[in-house]
Amino acid sequence: MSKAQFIAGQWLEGQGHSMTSVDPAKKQVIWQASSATAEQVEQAVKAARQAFLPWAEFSFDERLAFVKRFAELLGEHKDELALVIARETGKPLWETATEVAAMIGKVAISERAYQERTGTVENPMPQGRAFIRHKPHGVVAVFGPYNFPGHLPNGHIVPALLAGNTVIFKPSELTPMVAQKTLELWEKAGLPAGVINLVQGEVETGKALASHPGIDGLFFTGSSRTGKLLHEQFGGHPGKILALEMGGNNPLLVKDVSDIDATVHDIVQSAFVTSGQRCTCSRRLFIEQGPKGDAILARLLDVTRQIKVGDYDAQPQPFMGAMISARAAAQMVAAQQQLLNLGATSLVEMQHLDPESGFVTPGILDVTAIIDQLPDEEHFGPLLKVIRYSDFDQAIEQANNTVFGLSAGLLSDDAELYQHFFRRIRAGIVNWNRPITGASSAAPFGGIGESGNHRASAYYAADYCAYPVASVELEQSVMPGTLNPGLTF
Ligand SMILES: NC(=O)c1ccc[n+]([C@@H]2O[C@H](COP(=O)([O-])OP(=O)(O)OC[C@H]3O[C@@H](n4cnc5c(N)ncnc54)[C@H](O)[C@@H]3O)[C@@H](O)[C@H]2O)c1
Ligand SMILES: O=CCC[C@H](NC(=O)CCC(=O)O)C(=O)O
Repeated sequence: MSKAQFIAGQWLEGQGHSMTSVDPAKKQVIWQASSATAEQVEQAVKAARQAFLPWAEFSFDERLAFVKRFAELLGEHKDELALVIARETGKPLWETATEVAAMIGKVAISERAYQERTGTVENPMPQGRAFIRHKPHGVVAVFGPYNFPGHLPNGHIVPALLAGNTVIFKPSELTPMVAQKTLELWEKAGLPAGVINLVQGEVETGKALASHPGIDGLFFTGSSRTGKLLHEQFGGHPGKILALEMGGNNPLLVKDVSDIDATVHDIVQSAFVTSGQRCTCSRRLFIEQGPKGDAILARLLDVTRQIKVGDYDAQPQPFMGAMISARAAAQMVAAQQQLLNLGATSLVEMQHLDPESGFVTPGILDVTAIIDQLPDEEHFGPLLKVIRYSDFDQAIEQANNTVFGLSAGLLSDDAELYQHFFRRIRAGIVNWNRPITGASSAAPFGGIGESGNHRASAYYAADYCAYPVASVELEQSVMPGTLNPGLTF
């Protein structure tokens, strides 16, 4: 049993029920501990509250020094952490190494974003000086998803700490070991007790934290279903900041391309990287009817059938590892069956390679015939739905026919067509001749509709980690040269 809760600088055993984490590739239990109870969440909120003022009163440079030390430690432990992420998620090591690199890169980017977006600005005035400054909210909760258990929570935690907030981190119950390893590095970096706290558990732990009156904000990355619940819960609390980064039903359109292999590469990278478990993954692919479209589709099917799926530590490395769990894999196969029952045509069948593991092969369905009945759902796995179109504007309309709006892309050699597409498509990330996954941490990251709540993350995370304070200041009061009418001194 692991002491998996980190509260007020101490590692504690959870007082709740037992939790396990299973390696979805090797089918072994790799971590066991007990969850945090509502009382332990309460202790974490108290610890974060106590730590808040001293932490906020450190200078920015003092806080930055702790965060830079954390980045150094990530560098020193990068292989170890990449392996922990791989074991817990099933993602291949080549990919988890990039996740750790993104965690390290986040520190310098967040430092720049803090200065640029929420630093101090001074404006001259006839009498005195006007300042725009930013202050931390206080105690913030960070909720993380399982697909990037290191990088995505880190994208909230680093800017939150730099801005002077204290943090209570509730990771996904599917990736507790990654959270524990990450917190061990924060502890090693010497953060004062209570500045960062970890509460591990399932939905009850999440609910206890999200509904706790002592938090000033919640930064969430996860499914739209959970995000909407949190949004309802935060209704009536206008003073609490809620940042929601949620799912998508992301379209990718193809028209007039000359390099078929390059196009197919961008499609595969958009649809199947991380076994389709990225919020930005393309779920719907629009290909023109006719011989040009046929040639692209044929090559896509050919390449997809050859995609290597395998163990995270296999040599040579596979493109796709296991999905997060056998359950998630079975759900994807069930989703494929549901679409087939509606009348979709299977082009490449997704197969669950072993019902006890998370391994599935990538699948492609032609859903053109059922476009009007297509469920507007995020199928969070390697299942791509192809729609053949004859009119480009109609294809854009169909692409926009979703409650989500995270990422979208056009693969085309026609620059004017891209301008046309850009003006009409509705999404927070719009790419041209690049995969729609792999968003940069140096850009804002977020979606519209049910993909987010207009509090973009990554480079703009600084914005939701602090609130602006406008001040007009003068060393002492002075009498104005002219008085307003009706005043006598
Ligand atoms: N837009 C983005 O930046 C982004 C990035 C990664 C993943 N995602 C999305 O995340 C999803 C996959 O991640 P997931 O399955 O871990 O998400 P999830 O919504 O199931 O869980 C996210 C977090 O919320 C907690 N939680 C779940 N139910 C809760 C409740 N009722 N109250 C309080 N907390 C609760 C979980 O324990 C976890 O920590 C996909 O939909 C994906 O698109 C979005
Ligand atoms: O699964 C969702 C995130 C996918 C990932 N996005 C980012 O890494 C955004 C950048 C950041 O948060 O720093 C992607 O687009 O692949």
